[in-house]
Amino acid sequence: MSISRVFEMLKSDEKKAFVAYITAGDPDLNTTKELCRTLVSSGVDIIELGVPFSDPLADGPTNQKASERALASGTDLKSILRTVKELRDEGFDTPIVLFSYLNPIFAMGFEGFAKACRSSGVDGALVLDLPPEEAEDYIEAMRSQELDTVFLASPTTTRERLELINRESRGFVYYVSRTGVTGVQQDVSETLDQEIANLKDSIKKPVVIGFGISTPEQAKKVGALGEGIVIGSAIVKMVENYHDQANTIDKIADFVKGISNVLKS
Ligand SMILES: O=P(O)(O)OC[C@@H](O)[C@@H](O)c1c[nH]c2ccccc12
Repeated sequence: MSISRVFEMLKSDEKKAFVAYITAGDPDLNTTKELCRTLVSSGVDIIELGVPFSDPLADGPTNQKASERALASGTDLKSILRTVKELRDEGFDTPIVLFSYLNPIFAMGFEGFAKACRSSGVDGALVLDLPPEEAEDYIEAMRSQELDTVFLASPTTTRERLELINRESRGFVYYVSRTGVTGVQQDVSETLDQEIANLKDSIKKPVVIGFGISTPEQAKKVGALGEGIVIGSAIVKMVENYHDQANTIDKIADFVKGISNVLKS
């Protein structure tokens, strides 16, 4: 199913999207497949699959450690694309967006990357350190394979940039609700309502909001403001225990169901 179809369906049911982030290959790619199935059967609508990178500047400690574990198991962009293909071959239909720093994609070449995404069943990508101003060649390659290009907006994004982000984004726009790095936080920003109201003057595509969400209460509050929410670190933190705890998968399933309930009620 396409990303835009997911948002259409949720909109007509007055429900919000649950986007979940995990790092591909953490702790190995077989587990990534198992996690993808668990996330979806527990209520996740879109999967963000992180491409591990040695120098993940925008990521907090939890996601950084996940990247290290994934790299230690030999994960790279090619093996991630193969894994997505395997999921597709078994009938896994949920949209998958690759989250990557520019380096591994640039190394493959934009055209090669876009073609490989298309043939493996990836729906789109967010290149974390490629702002839309510098993304012309990337965007062209992605468009030619009918892949979605997701871009980030943040509290400090100017109006002019928001217009560009709105124009060049496909699928959705990702609003990071605070500056800094990824990671769980205590409270939702008090100014978030107003920020999203301003954002919506420029952004006419679905907006998903992430950074710091880890409880159903936060998910409900933030979910009400946009078209969906993203949870990363809170899930990745549970994946940390994968090898040491027999019931990690069940714990993740319970957590995800608890969040999904408030977005779908
Ligand atoms: O971890 P959090 O605070 O729940 O936020 C989601 C985040 O992890 C995920 O979307 C993400 C992973 N790496 C990123 C880098 C930049 C922006 C976002 C991300």
